[in-house]
Amino acid sequence: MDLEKFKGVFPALYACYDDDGEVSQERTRELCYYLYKKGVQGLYVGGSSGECIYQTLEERKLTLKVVSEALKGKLILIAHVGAPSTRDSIILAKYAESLGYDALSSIPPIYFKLPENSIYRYWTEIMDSTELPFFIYNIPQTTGYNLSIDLFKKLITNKHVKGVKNSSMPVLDIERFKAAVNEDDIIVFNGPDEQFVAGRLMGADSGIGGTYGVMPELFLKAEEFISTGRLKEATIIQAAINDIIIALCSLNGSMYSAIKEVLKLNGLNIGGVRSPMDPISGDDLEKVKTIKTLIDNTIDKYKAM
Ligand SMILES: CC(=O)N[C@@H]([C@@H](O)[C@H](O)[C@H](O)CO)[C@@H](O)CC(=O)C(=O)O
Repeated sequence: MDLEKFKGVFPALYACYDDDGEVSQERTRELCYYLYKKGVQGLYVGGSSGECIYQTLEERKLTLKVVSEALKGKLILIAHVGAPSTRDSIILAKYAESLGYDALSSIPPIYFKLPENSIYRYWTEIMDSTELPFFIYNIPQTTGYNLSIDLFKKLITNKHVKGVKNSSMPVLDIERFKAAVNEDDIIVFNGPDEQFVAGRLMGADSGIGGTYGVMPELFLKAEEFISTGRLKEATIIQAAINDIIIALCSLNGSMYSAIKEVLKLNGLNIGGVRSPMDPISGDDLEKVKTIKTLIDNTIDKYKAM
């Protein structure tokens, strides 16, 4: 299978709501076109940034449908289908396949701390339910399970597994997943945006990230610096990106509330976040303006480089 199409910058799509907090088809489409015009390679739909954990099956299906109608054939689309039960994950996987998604991905089982044999069976049953390639989503800080090399080696023998979306913090994990197989046979996506450059240098082929959507220009530029060997510039732009991420995470509310407020200031209203995540309020709304200015100035600074 040609894995080239999975290389590049893949924003994790944000959940888009109307003013009543319901999933908005119109706003989802607007966000899709906004990111498409920025020149990203693809989208990761319905993951953490898609607030999958706060949405019903029907809402998640609706988002999958709207995104594929807007961008199928234009961008590479990866559907995150992980859900609390294997049954629901398979429903989403089959639905994504019917919509023409390019690949699937899933977190491990959540809530109960299950043994690796159950985690193996969960992922295997999802990936065997369709003909699509599958990327394991390793995000121990939210799921409590860190993909072991042993389980990875077992999973990779399944023809559907084409790599890992790795959001664990040690970049060493990226190198270890690559070293466990023939490195050209899999794609590893870097997950922590604060380490995009480090992840790429340790062997990640691509990136999927929750902050790409609010500053795609900067991640595309970082990718350009890496792929053209301009490593000094790559580390400098990573530091500038990190200043922005730290600012986005410093407000009372969630990082996603802050991102959505910045996008609003950019003229793109995709609504708020779902409770229990808090909206941005009070003095923090002023701080969002400062963050927007920081993002704009950083984009301007690196545009011409
Ligand atoms: C723990 C976490 O949420 N990690 C994010 C990062 O992109 C993260 O938002 C970023 O590094 C800022 O901390 C992604 O890996 C999540 C992601 O891609 C998704 O939305 O599925």
